[in-house]
Amino acid sequence: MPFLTTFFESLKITDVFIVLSTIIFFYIVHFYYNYFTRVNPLPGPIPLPIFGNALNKSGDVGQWFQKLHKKYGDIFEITILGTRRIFLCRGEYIEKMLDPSTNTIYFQRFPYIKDLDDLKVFGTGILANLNYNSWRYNRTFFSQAILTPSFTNETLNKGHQLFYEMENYWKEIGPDTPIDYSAWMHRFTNDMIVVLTTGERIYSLPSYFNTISEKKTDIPSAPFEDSEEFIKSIRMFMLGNAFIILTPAIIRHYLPYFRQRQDEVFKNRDYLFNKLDQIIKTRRKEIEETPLDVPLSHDMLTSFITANTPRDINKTRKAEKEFLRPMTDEEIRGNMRDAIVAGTETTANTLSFIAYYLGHNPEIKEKLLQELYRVFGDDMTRPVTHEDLDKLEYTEAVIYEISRLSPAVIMMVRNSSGPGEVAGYNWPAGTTFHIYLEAINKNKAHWEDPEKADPERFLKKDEKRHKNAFNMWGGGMRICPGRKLAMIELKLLIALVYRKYDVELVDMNAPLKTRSTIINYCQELMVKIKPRNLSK
Ligand code: HEM
Repeated sequence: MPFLTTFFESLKITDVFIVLSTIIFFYIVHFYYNYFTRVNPLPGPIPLPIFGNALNKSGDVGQWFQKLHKKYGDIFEITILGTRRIFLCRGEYIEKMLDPSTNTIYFQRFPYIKDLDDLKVFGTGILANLNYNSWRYNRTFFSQAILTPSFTNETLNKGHQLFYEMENYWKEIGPDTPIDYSAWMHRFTNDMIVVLTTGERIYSLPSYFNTISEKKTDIPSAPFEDSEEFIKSIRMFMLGNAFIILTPAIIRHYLPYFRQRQDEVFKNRDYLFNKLDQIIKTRRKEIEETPLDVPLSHDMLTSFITANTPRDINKTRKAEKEFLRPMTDEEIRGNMRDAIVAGTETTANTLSFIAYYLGHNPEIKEKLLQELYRVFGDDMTRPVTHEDLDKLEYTEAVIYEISRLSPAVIMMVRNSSGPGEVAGYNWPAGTTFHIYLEAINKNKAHWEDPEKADPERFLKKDEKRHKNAFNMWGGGMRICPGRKLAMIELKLLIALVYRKYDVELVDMNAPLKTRSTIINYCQELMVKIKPRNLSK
């Protein structure tokens, strides 16, 4: 193309500058024309082209959202990654999104993002699966695996075993040495969810003990490095997803620092997937080699591998034809990944927040201890049964109340697949809504004295409040499938710890140290764990 070559050669640097400036000028005019003529304009900070409101954020995302809610009210908007996001902060606004009907237009969590598809987040597993049929298939087997009595019994068994192990480490450290309760809760829930999901033990508890104590456990060191890598990769997978959702593609692809971070996210995906694939392969072989008259274990992985095969460990069978096929390794990997990702931080942070609030609310702690005494008497060591857990009504109310004040999941996202009315406005298909749980949970329209910790709210039978004033587990088709498991884990650990120990906060004046994305992470909670004399 000699003509084009001559044309470009004849261009001066000032010409290039003028052309670029004109393009940028028109882009900005176009951007703000769209912004100021958008449907249903809502209050919110004015976005910048490309960055949207990302640069408005100062400090922690969760604190930024709280400030926005305070400033703009119960419905406001921001723009991130070119996507307009509508924040809903009242129970009335979210009713349609939590409707369990299969005709809902609020099935999807996120709009399609190519890089998340490449990360195999969409189309596999449950959490971010955009494909309804694939999600339904996976969710059916996920729920089947997690809800059987043998699985819930296994949850109690493993919970006890891991608690006794953790308790021994605490004894080694001693009652007068401060420990980071939040780090221990993360290790506990990590070991717990991995063993329940895969049937394999990772050693994050002993590995953590070895890093903070001069004494060492006598388990050989090899699995520790492996465990640490595995834990890091799960966390990185979650943070990597958030990075991709929140950073514009043009920046991720072309700015070297961001490009490198994106490459690391993909490298981590390969590590995590290889690791899970190896675990699946090994278990398939073990199952093949197990004689027919020897029972198989009741972890999720065995349930997934045997589903719809002659060795199916689940008695229930779905009648629908499309469910009557075994799961592929890729499907199993997606489900295991989601169980581990969704089941670790949520439970660990809830346990940490409970310890913080109990430390600051002695009258609530006293009532909780009285309930434990009613159920266990002076016996601080007997195993906790399902019947005991059913009796722990006040403990359950404490879990709800503290999750209301400090939820582990601060918001849920829905992307509409059709036009619909929300909060009195008609919205086009493809609108992204953020159900801002943290704001709803403390909205004065729903709660009297919302900042006050008062578990009795969840015990009063005649308490009249909006049905969506509190949603610990979300709702509708996407409601948390791990809620029963989580509740067993939470109540069990509270009972095991508090019936025997005092969890003393080291610094009563220290604020709760958190950092938020969609999840609210407890970053540190320094406590001393002291044996308690239980005589009431
Ligand atoms: C305290 C602990 C937990 C809390 C507070 C929690 C909360 C939630 C919330 C709010 C959602 C979103 C629901 C929605 O969008 O409507 C969710 C989804 C989910 N949770 Fe949990 N969860 C917890 C523990 C667990 C555990 C232990 C597991 C698994 C073993 C789990 C697995 C999942 C999965 C797979 C989803 C996605 C469901 C779907 O998209 O269909 N969660 N959880």
